[in-house]
Amino acid sequence: MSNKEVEEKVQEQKRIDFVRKEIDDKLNLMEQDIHNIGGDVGQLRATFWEDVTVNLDEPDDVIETFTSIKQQAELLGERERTYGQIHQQQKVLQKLKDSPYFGRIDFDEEGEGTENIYIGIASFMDKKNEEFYIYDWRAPISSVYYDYSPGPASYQTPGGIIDGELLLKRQFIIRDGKLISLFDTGVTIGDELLLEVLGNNANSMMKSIVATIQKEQNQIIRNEKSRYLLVQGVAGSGKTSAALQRVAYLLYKHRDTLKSDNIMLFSPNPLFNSYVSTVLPELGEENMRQSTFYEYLQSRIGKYFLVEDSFSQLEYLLTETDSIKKESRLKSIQFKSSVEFKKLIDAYLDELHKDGVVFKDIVFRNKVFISSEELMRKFYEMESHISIPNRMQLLIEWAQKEMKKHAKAERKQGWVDNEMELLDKEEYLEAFHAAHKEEDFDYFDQEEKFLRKIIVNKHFKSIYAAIKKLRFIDVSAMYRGIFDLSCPTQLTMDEWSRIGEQTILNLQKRTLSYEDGTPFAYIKDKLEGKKSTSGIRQVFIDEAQDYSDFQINYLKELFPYSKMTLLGDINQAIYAHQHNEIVANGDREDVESIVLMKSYRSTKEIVEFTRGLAVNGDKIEPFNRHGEKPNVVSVGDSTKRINDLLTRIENWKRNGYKTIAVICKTIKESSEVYEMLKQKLEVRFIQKGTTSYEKGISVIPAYLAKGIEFDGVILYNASSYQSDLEKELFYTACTRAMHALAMYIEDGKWNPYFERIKEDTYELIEVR
Ligand SMILES: Nc1ncnc2c1ncn2[C@@H]1O[C@H](COP(=O)(O)OP(=O)(O)OP(=O)(O)O)[C@@H](O)[C@H]1O
Repeated sequence: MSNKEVEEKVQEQKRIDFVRKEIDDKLNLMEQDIHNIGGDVGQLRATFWEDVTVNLDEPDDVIETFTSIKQQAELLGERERTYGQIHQQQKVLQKLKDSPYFGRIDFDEEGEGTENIYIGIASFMDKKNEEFYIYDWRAPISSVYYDYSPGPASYQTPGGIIDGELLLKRQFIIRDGKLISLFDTGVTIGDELLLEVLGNNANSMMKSIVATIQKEQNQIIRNEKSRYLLVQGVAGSGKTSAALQRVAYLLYKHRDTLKSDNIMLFSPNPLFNSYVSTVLPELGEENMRQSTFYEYLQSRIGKYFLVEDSFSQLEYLLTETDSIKKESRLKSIQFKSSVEFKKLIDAYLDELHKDGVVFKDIVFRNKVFISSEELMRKFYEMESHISIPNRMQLLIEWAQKEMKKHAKAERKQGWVDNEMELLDKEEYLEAFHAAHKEEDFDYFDQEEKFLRKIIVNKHFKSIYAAIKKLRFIDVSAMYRGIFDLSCPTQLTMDEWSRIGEQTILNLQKRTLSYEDGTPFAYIKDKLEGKKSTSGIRQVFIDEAQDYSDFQINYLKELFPYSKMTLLGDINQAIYAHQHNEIVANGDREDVESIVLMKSYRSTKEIVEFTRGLAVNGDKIEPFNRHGEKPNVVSVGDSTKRINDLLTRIENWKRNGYKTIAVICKTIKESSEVYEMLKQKLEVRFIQKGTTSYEKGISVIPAYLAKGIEFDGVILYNASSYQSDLEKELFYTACTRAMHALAMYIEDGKWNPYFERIKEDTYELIEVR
């Protein structure tokens, strides 16, 4: 290190010490505030009822009481919110104290002179709120740090573009207030720093990339032009990372109007939720809402039908040996996932305005109280211009009134006599008090009257609830009805009738296959009225290539006022339906597309190996980080394979690898391998219900490894991937590896994709 560099380091450390001291002062002040507010909150809670006037004698008193409680609750709420905010700020300051900033730019603004801008995860100002000691990475000026190398530079502010010259771009690694290293960077954001970050071993949690965001990723993070932002990025190009940074950016930019609760991320599997869960808190933000599409679908369809999940659908296709059955299911999946099927349903729904809605009888104790015909008659008596969901609401009101009449009549029935004997003490007491309130002195009669009412009401409660939830609509019958329509042009008569038969069989068993889930939910929504997912303004869809056209269109209708960010990689499309229209051709006018070709996850050697499997693979740019060539191990039998695998894992562990995955093709294979390995090693079995990802050795089916990464990856049997459908699965599995990749093939049994992989990109090892 030169003298100048040493001097620079000393100066920077001095500034760090100074800023830390300021942070400490601020934290001390906050401590005092939090103490005071905490005291207020405690006091308000303790004396809540003393400070409100409760008087329920007269209607005016009730109103006064209500107002008094409301005021007191608002005061308490406001204090609690302030308390929460200060607490949150404290957490952010604690993080800043540990590592106040990661970057510095010296920006010479035209006509304004040079300013030294230090960039960290949040802003921090001097005591008078005049000078920024630290700029938030999301502030307009911070984009210069991500977008430019030294030279002319500009950035966008709400008031227009600011031009100037970037004189210096510096990066820091600061831990616990100590400056560990400092790099002055050139063309891209510190290849050196990036190399260091990427070379680390995988954690069980995704990391924030805030200090090393690349220019093209920054475009994704700050883009707000179009309603749909489509990111097509190769494996490991930072799609998920950029998406999470984007969430943090949007929360900052629209902090007065957008909260984490207004953002929804659709993730590929339950494991992924926990994998990404620490990124936003690391940046001082709260996590957005998260769900898999399947979970979302099931919540909309309700418990009445069991929907097959996407993984079971895939498992079926991977394991079915009867080719006729498999072919027929494939046809069904492809048709039911298409826009054509949605159009067919829309036409069918249109017809329902005039005729064809099917209802269920409203029944109690095997007696039909309101028949399906009556419901239908009432429904079609309403003006035809009223929408179907509005007519359903009117039908609820009517049906509830009718049921109230029936309830009254029911009180005289014999079954009520029997139930009276079984009433418990409280119910008797309730009836007793109610009877004694009446002016009538025939208490005994009154008591019995009330008891009967109580009993009937108790039983009818669930009927009223079911009516309110529109359980009297026979969605299943109407879904079935679609398959009575004439054969769509895309299918043969034979195919159409086979699809219909299978669907009806499932409906009878109250199950829906995955491909039926979306159309079924769509019809249900159209009949019942959309239960809008309240307040969602930004939707993120990760692994968007795995969504069918129908699903994407359904999501667009579900979130009509939201912007959407879709992140996908067509090379990892593992499901059987065709690519959705947005991902397949993002060149529509309301779609802005960004393509990421640089891969950061894997070593150069691994990218060289996998690029042959990808469309336009020759265009993938690996990051210049090196490791061993992938090992392809040809084994004679399974004992040899297990022995080699154990040695390999041992070596990797010795190398310091913290996360190692043995990836299998199916769940059955995974389970067998897990049973074998658990005798010899500490190993985890990741299944579709697994919700957390931990360090160590995991056995996992390929489709569940989507979106996550491991230091080392072993494909247990690369020979088993054979069909066209399985190529993407094979590619997905291989691209999970950060530092090392190995795979076994059964003695000379290559899979067909090796024809595309260059021989000099892997090392072939024979184990006999
Ligand atoms: N700018 C960056 N700085 C540091 N690390 C990065 C950067 N971009 C990506 N990475 C790292 O590269 C790896 C892959 O990133 P990520 O999972 O976001 O990619 P992806 O495109 O979603 O991958 P895939 O589609 O294959 O699941 C992660 O370890 C991430 O931390």
